[in-house]
Order: sequence, then C-alpha cells, then structure tokens
Amino acid sequence: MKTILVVGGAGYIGSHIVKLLLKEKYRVITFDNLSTGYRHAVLGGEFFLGDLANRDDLRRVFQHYPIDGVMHFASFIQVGESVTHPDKYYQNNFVNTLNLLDIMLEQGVKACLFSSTAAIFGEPLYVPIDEKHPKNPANPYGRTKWMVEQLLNDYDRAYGLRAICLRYFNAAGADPECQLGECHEPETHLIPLVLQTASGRRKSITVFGQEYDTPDGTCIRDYVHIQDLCQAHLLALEQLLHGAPSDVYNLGNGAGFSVREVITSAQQVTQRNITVIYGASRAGDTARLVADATKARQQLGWNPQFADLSTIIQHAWQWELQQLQQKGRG
Ligand SMILES: NC(=O)c1ccc[n+]([C@@H]2O[C@H](COP(=O)([O-])OP(=O)(O)OC[C@H]3O[C@@H](n4cnc5c(N)ncnc54)[C@H](O)[C@@H]3O)[C@@H](O)[C@H]2O)c1
Ligand SMILES: O=c1ccn([C@@H]2O[C@H](COP(=O)(O)OP(=O)(O)O[C@H]3O[C@H](CO)[C@H](O)[C@H](O)[C@H]3O)[C@@H](O)[C@H]2O)c(=O)[nH]1
Repeated sequence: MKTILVVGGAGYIGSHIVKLLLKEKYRVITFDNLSTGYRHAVLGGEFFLGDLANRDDLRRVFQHYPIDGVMHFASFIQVGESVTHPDKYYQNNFVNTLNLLDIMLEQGVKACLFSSTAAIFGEPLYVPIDEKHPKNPANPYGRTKWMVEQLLNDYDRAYGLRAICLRYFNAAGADPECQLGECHEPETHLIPLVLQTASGRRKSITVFGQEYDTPDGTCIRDYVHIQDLCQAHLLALEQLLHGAPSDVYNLGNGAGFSVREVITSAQQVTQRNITVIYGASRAGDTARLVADATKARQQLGWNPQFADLSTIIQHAWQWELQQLQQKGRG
C-alpha cells in the first residue's frame, strides 16, 4: 500500500482527492493548517495539523510516515486578493512551496503532483489553450503558480525531483454522493455564488464586467467537474509512482461558458429566480480561458464523466441545498 501525503487535503479539491485515494486503497496523510480548509472535510486517513511555513512541521510528518509521494494543493487562491495583497501570495504559494520541496529532498521523497492553474497563461493568444501556449499570467496568483512550475523544472534537472503539474481551468461541482462540496470563506467563485443566490443565502449575484471581447461581453471559462479532476490526479499519480518523468497537463472540458450562460443554466437547473446585478470588471480577470486537454486524454487516458455544465451545476446545487438544511438545523 502506497502512502500519499496530501498537502492542503482539508480544502475543496484536496478533500475530494482524499476521499478518492482512500477508496482506491492508498494510505493517506493529510497535512493542513486549516487556514481555509475544514477538519470535518477530511473523511478518513490520518490528519496532521501543520503549516508549510514551518519546516519543523514538515520534517515531523515526513519522519513519522513512510511517504511515497506528495500531492500539493495548499495555496491561497483568490485572484482579486492576489492583486491587492501580493505579499501573502508570494509567501504562501511560492516561498512555502520551496519549504515543502526542500524537506522532500532532505527526506528522500522525489515524486510530487502540483495544483497549477489556467491563470498561468494570462490573456490567451489562441483558444483552446494547449500546454505549449506562452505563459503570461495577468495577476500575482497566476505568477506564483508559474514560478512554482519553473522551480519544479529546475529541481528536477538539478535534484531529480519528478513533478506532474496539473493546470486546472475552473474547478466546480461537488461530490456526487454529496458528502463534500465547495466551502470557501469568503466564497469568490462564480458557480457557488450563483447557487447561494438561487437558494436565498445571498440577495444577488454581481456580474463582473460586460465589455469583454466575447459574444455577450462577459468572461468565458471552462468549468471542470471536481470528480473528473480527481480522476486525472489518480491517473497522474499512478504514472508518477511508476516512474514517469515530470510533465504538465491542462485539465478542462474544452467548452467555454460565459458568466451569463452560467447564470442561465443555474436558473434552469434550480428553477429559482436569480437576481443579477451588472458591476465593474474584477482586477486580474482575463476574457476567455478554455482548455485543450488532448494531452491529458491521450497520455493519462483521462476521460471526463461529468463534462456537461448542467450536471456540474446540478451537483453543486445538491450540495448547496444540503448546506442550507444543515445551517437551518444548526
Ligand atoms: N478552485 C479552483 O477552481 C482551482 C483552479 C485551479 C487551481 N486551483 C488550485 O488548487 C488548489 C486547491 O484549491 P482549493 O479550491 O481546494 O483551495 P482551498 O482553499 O479550498 O484549499 C487549500 C487548502 O490548503 C490549506 N493551506 C493553505 N495554506 C497552507 C499552509 N501554509 N500550510 C498548510 N495548509 C495550507 C488550506 O487550509 C486549505 O485546506 C490550490 O493550489 C489552487 O491554486 C484551484
Ligand atoms: O461574483 C462573481 C464571481 C465571479 N465572476 C466571474 O466569473 C468568472 C469565473 O470566476 P471565478 O472566481 O469563479 O474563477 P476564476 O476564473 O477567477 O478562476 C481563477 O481562480 C481559480 C482559483 O480560485 C483558478 O485558479 C482558476 O484557474 C483561475 O483562473 C470570472 O470571469 C469572474 O469575473 C462574476 O462575474 N461574479
């Protein structure tokens, strides 16, 4: 049985991965400081409360468990905040990742999966975006992720640390069994905000900008189901554990939906009225991000099962209704 350290495993994406790894019979150790994650979202395995900023925490976890590979999800993720508070982002996303990699090397662990993002590309020169597309991040969040990708490249060349970088486009949806879902605080992502408006938790959803160079003037994104992302991680992990060399993969469905289209689809799925306000554009946003995930399909054998936007929204809606019910009871 292989032992996997899931760094940031109490967060949205990490918690879904922990659930899948346990199902697949991996031994799972979650390392998290709970800054944005939740202890109750870690459904099994062992939990280690620790901070990437603290090399002693890291050393302890590596010395305590026979770790075969690391999955690194821990970072700050708000594009807008990264523009106003870049220090926070460079520190946690870059400097703290350096701590993790150095301790991995010190402890002889040389296999890592890294959560990268479409935000490394910036305003695209062409869509869909393949792995070779030039990198020109439009905000500090994207820059920190691109810096880590480059760092990983250098660490492989110099120290033989193999890494697979998975560049998610927009992670969305929830565990189809409704045990887990998205719970960011504050929530900044479009689909959960739209659904919280549909459920009555929020009064309205503000559309950020209507003058982008897109058919309806609102930003286009490629939403990918959390469960499909998890499957891609599993495939990449298996390759990495079997000695595959470092690589990068774009993960998305290759279909772009505008902010307006997402709201319309949410109205259809929920059958609720959603009050929309049109506001200014958000700093750091790009008009259109759509993935070309051919490489992941061909080399990893990735085959997304929930590519349909309405299914993604349906699962997130199921989760939102459950959250609301629990809050009502509490
Ligand atoms: N959500 C998306 O759409 C999306 C898209 C592309 C990439 N990503 C990347 O995926 C990863 C996970 O995103 P998410 O939405 O699950 O975020 P999240 O905030 O829900 O999860 C991050 C987790 O990392 C933990 N963490 C943060 N800093 C830490 C530190 N210094 N030490 C220990 N633990 C720490 C948090 O407590 C949290 O549990 C991030 O790296 C993010 O950049 C997310
Ligand atoms: O209240 C809102 C929230 C979002 N949006 C718009 O909806 C789209 C999606 O926004 P999200 O905040 O849901 O996600 P992002 O596209 O900003 O995603 C970025 O941040 C993510 C991490 O949080 C990932 O890293 C992703 O790759 C990166 O592009 C954007 O055009 C945004 O302007 C609104 O109009 N109103």
